[in-house]
Amino acid sequence: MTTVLQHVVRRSILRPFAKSFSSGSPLVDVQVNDKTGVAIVKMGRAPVNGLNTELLGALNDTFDSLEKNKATGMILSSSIPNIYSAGLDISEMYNGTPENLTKFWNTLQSMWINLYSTPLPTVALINGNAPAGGCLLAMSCEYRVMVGSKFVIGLNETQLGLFAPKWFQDTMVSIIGPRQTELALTSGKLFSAQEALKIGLIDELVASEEEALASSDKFFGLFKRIPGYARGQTKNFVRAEVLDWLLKNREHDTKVFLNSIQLPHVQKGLGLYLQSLKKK
Ligand SMILES: CCCCC/C=C\CCC/C=C/CC(=O)SCCNC(=O)CCNC(=O)[C@H](O)C(C)(C)COP(=O)(O)OP(=O)(O)OC[C@H]1O[C@@H](n2cnc3c(N)ncnc32)[C@H](O)[C@@H]1OP(=O)(O)O
Repeated sequence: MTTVLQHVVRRSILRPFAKSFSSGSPLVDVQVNDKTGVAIVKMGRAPVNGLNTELLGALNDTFDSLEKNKATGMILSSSIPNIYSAGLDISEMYNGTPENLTKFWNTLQSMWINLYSTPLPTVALINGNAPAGGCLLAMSCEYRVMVGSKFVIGLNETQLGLFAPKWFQDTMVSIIGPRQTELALTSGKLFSAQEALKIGLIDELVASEEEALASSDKFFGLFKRIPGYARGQTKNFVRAEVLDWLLKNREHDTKVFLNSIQLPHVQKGLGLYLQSLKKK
């Protein structure tokens, strides 16, 4: 039997995400809670939320609009069952022209800078697998809640013959420390939900999206009495070192990406990996 309290809690979690807010893209759905001002942003690029230039651009525009429209917080999630994001769309990196590769990388950099530095409180509601770029999205939020214990998360780039760029690595270091990051990245480890919880890569593991929304509410509740400016500046200072590296080294980072990704053996490896995914 449902108690009155359970009913009230359930209603308060489910009902308020009613007001839709156009992201301007069919790939990103945004619902704003008209009572709290918290936005739930859901990626919806079938089949696996591969982060291509279009999705990255749409996310970037969404983050900008939410800030401009004074949202009070953001939950970043997915509308695709069992997938948070499969990471960077490998077909964008395979056989791309230098112009397209540059545009792709610059859009990724801008999206990350915006997400990582937003003054909004951010929660990753990880309702599916989150390898590589998917893990980066989640790590760039302030709080991570995974729904269900069957998913994996991590930076597996070395398994593809790639390496995670310095700012991906630094983002992970800031969460689980250099020792665990080195172990994880050199082996391309994808953590199970339990392992991720144990190591602190996720903050909570819950059984349902309802519970994840309740956890998010609780997280946002921490800032109810904290002036936004003080909160935002504090977040800035904590994140400054990781962020400043990319801000100061964007061109260099783009050159490293372009030079490395176009190497014949790297392209060959990407082609084989894509084929292996398609054969499954
Ligand atoms: C010398 C070194 C040079 C280094 C250069 C410097 C920097 C380079 C930047 C490096 C950074 C990379 C970060 C990344 O994000 S790379 C992407 C890594 N991602 C993965 O490894 C995930 C791969 N995907 C999966 O593991 C699974 O798809 C899944 C996410 C667990 C979902 O599984 P499932 O539901 O079973 O779906 P399928 O596997 O059947 O996939 C459906 C469909 O989607 C295609 N696909 C999957 N992932 C990707 C992807 N990342 N990009 C593009 N396409 C993808 C898959 O091929 C299927 O396609 P078809 O429907 O056509 O068969």
